Amino acid sequence: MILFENVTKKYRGTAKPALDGIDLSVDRGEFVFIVGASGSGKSSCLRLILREDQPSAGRIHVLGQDLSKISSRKVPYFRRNLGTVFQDFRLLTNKTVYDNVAFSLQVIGKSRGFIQEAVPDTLEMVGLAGKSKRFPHELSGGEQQRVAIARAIVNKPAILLADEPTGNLDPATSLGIMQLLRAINASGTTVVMATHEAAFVDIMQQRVVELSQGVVVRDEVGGGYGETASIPVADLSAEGVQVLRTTEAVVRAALSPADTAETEPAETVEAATAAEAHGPAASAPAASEPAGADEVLAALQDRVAQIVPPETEPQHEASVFEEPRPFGDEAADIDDETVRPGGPQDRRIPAFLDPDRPLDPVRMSETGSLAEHLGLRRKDDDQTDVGPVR
Ligand SMILES: Nc1ncnc2c1ncn2[C@@H]1O[C@H](COP(=O)(O)OP(=O)(O)OP(=O)(O)O)[C@@H](O)[C@H]1O
Repeated sequence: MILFENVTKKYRGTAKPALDGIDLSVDRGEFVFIVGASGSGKSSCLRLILREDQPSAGRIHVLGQDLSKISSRKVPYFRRNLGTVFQDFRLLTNKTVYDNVAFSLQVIGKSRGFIQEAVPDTLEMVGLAGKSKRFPHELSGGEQQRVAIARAIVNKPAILLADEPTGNLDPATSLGIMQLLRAINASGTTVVMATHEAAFVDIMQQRVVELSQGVVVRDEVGGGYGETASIPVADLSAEGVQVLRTTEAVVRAALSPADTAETEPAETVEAATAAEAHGPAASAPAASEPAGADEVLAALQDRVAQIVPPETEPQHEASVFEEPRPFGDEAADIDDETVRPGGPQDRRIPAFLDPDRPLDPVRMSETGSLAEHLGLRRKDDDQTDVGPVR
């Protein structure tokens, strides 16, 4: 689905390449974390997948397409198969929640009927059903990121690229976003996420690709955040440890790997948080906790101490709102040839957009039944997803 062959990216005026001979292959349906210290090349990697940039050497194939062979004119069509989420949300500040999500469908020529069904159902899926008329500045940071995610998935992309999606959010809000990304992945979407969030990487036990100075130094299934990528360890106060214990219980309940979830059904964040209301003992890790808990605890300690001073309130509001990057010249492509019989606009409304289907995507992702229920498992070949790209 994504293939890097000996890819090097050297920016003009720089001495060292940002990416130096990268080989990487991501299969359909994978959830891949890209980790590494600042400047290791994570964002460069995502930009190349998105064809925002071109490699200096090597080849990149995405969805069966050699990206070097896609003309600039066709890049916007190619990108319709990719959803993108960024640290800074990039919402349209002068549009409502509904219009932000609808806009991404309007620019690719979706019918009004499709938009009227797809947008509310997608907003419901991301937990924003009641906030469609709000403007971005009337939402918390986590809610804004949910809008950005809704916008990214409303057209059912094959791949979701997320560049530090929780970077501006407090840990509890970040957890909700991670649950959502996990549910989206369970529905069949390949997720590639660049992150510094050591705790989530450790607990989710997905594939981890670690970059160091533009080189892949680790590619591990079920890996943790790792040493090279780690942030410095900070001293923890007693209060900080308490915050940590609370957070660990919530994070573990919400993001523990699927095999754990089968024997021990995962709680939603709300349920876990409610349990904590009964006191620290209720939320403390169980005696039968799996091996490796100490490491997870240590990772959380580092993270929490870094980003949650115990005496401060969690920050929900982002301070900077940016206009999103233009979607190439998509606005000019409303009448493009993708609007054709049998094309994307003729697809039935996906099952997950059926308003009569109440579901809890997070819980269902834990049991593995989500994709089935949503009817979203992709059976078609990668290459058939690409539409008109030639
Ligand atoms: N447009 C650019 N022009 C010149 N150099 C760049 C450009 N973009 C990135 N770089 C350099 O390429 C290297 C990799 O940057 P990149 O943004 O990919 O790293 P990153 O791992 O995403 O970092 P961070 O975690 O801080 O976001 C860095 O040395 C950076 O300074």
